[in-house]
Amino acid sequence: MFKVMLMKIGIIGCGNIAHNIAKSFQVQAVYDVVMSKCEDIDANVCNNVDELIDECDFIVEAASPQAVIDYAPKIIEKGKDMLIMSVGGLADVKFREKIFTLARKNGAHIYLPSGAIGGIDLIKSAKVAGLKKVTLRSTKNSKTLGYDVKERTLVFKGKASEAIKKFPKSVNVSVLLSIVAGMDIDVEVYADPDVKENIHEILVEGDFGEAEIRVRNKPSPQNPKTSYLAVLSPIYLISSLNDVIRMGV
Ligand SMILES: NC(=O)C1=CN([C@@H]2O[C@H](COP(=O)(O)OP(=O)(O)OC[C@H]3O[C@@H](n4cnc5c(N)ncnc54)[C@H](O)[C@@H]3O)[C@@H](O)[C@H]2O)C=CC1
Ligand SMILES: O=C([O-])CC(=O)C(=O)O
Repeated sequence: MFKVMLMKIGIIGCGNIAHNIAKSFQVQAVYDVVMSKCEDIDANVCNNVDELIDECDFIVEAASPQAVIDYAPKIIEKGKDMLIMSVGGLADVKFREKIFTLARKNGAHIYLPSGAIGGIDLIKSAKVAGLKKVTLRSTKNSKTLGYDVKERTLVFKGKASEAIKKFPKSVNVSVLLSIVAGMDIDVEVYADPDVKENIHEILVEGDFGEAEIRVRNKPSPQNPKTSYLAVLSPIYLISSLNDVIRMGV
């Protein structure tokens, strides 16, 4: 357990990520559409999101892209800080701009963790000189993705804004990359019956040169769709909120 922070943390969605965050931090309140999912977390169980917003000042979304669409406006309108795991909920540019504008107006902070990937720092620096192309190539076990295939198969090729509609629980990282890069990035999704890991390859081209970042993630034991790194990322982010020293960009 990290040292108790002064802020009151609330979590929306009491699955894999939430349970791991609750092992690391004192949590004030939780909410899940399936109330029984909250039972073994030591926190007040709310009947709805409004109760949770009133009780907490730092709200973690660990539910689904739709939950971001449904709840983010009222969280940000109340000036509460929000950590968003389901970044795919921000795929629509108009909605995203609305949320970011609300945050600026109401003094709320929005945190989008690196989740299951690396290289966000590199893309931010590279963007200063100009980016030409960013591609995400994701490979997951075919059963995890819902496919019955005999060999590695390309099941999606297109833009991130379309990929997230097809795989709302599997390519949130593509929308994060799009937001950071400032372009609707190219995405390829492969279903592979022989692979156990969630593999993300990020290819970046720009005036800085070229980068290839390959992350071979272990799935989280409680939810193979979600990489273990995506569980660790928000835990690190929350633990570093009050840091005085910044490392990386
Ligand atoms: N940014 C990233 O790198 C990653 C993001 N994610 C996102 O994080 C989410 C959570 O991941 P896990 O904890 O592994 O999933 P999980 O499936 O273990 O838990 C999700 C929980 O949210 C609840 N839920 C769903 N919709 C809800 C709603 N509208 N309101 C309240 N509760 C709701 C479900 O009942 C479930 O208990 C994923 O669905 C995905 O959207 C997941 C992996 C990586
Ligand atoms: O955990 C992962 O490998 C990535 C993921 O599910 C997502 O971005 O939605």
